[in-house]
Amino acid sequence: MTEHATRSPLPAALERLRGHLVVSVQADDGSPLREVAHIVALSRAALLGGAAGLRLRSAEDLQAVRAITDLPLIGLTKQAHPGTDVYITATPQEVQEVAAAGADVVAFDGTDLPRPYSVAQLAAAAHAAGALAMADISTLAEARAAYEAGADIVGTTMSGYTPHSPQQPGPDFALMAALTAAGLPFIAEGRINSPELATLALQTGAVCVVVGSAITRPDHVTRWFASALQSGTQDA
Ligand SMILES: CC(=O)N[C@H](C=O)[C@@H](O)[C@H](O)[C@H](O)COP(=O)(O)O
Repeated sequence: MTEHATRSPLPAALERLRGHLVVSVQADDGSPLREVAHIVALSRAALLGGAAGLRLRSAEDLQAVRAITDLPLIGLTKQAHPGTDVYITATPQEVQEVAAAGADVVAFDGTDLPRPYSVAQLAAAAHAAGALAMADISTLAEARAAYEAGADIVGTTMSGYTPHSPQQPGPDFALMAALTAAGLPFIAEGRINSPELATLALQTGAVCVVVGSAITRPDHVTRWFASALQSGTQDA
């Protein structure tokens, strides 16, 4: 157990999420839902359904959704930067923009990928802007390093999306178990595509569970069904 594991209780905005569902409301570039009005409508639907918080991907979206709820918002940017594969809130300026737009928690890349700014710099930028710092990691070692660097919480978000993490169709339950064993508070996130998987993720010891695609990306969900029928036809 590290000294960070004893940081308790969690900051208030994270305590409010304990045991609950956070819905990630993000539309990818090119999606017919990539307009602020659609993001607000999807957010309203998630809140009606019982989401305890939301995860949103731009200052514009955050500002619009902040106007309709006081629940905790996790904010990020998604932007390509030359010379790095890091795309989730890669710079202190982006951290600042996300916090200023109303995020209680700023999520940023917390992986070992070559990066323009360190995790420590991004966490410090979040704190300077009055927000909490969430490091999106892909391994236990990255989680430990992110806590050392000042993150308030880590998320399993990036497991499966770095070359050095396991590539698998489902959630990374092994990573979740390892984080719990190490005493590191974490948010379970990534490919949690059913209520059963969400329940299992919480049971590993997660503070809360983030679900995105299965709730807010109907194009992805449609593809899951269409592909299943297609393979069924081929198998027949
Ligand atoms: C890897 C990456 O860029 N993840 C992004 C992080 O914000 C989102 O595209 C995901 O939708 C989110 O993590 C929730 O995951 P899922 O959609 O699988 O429930």
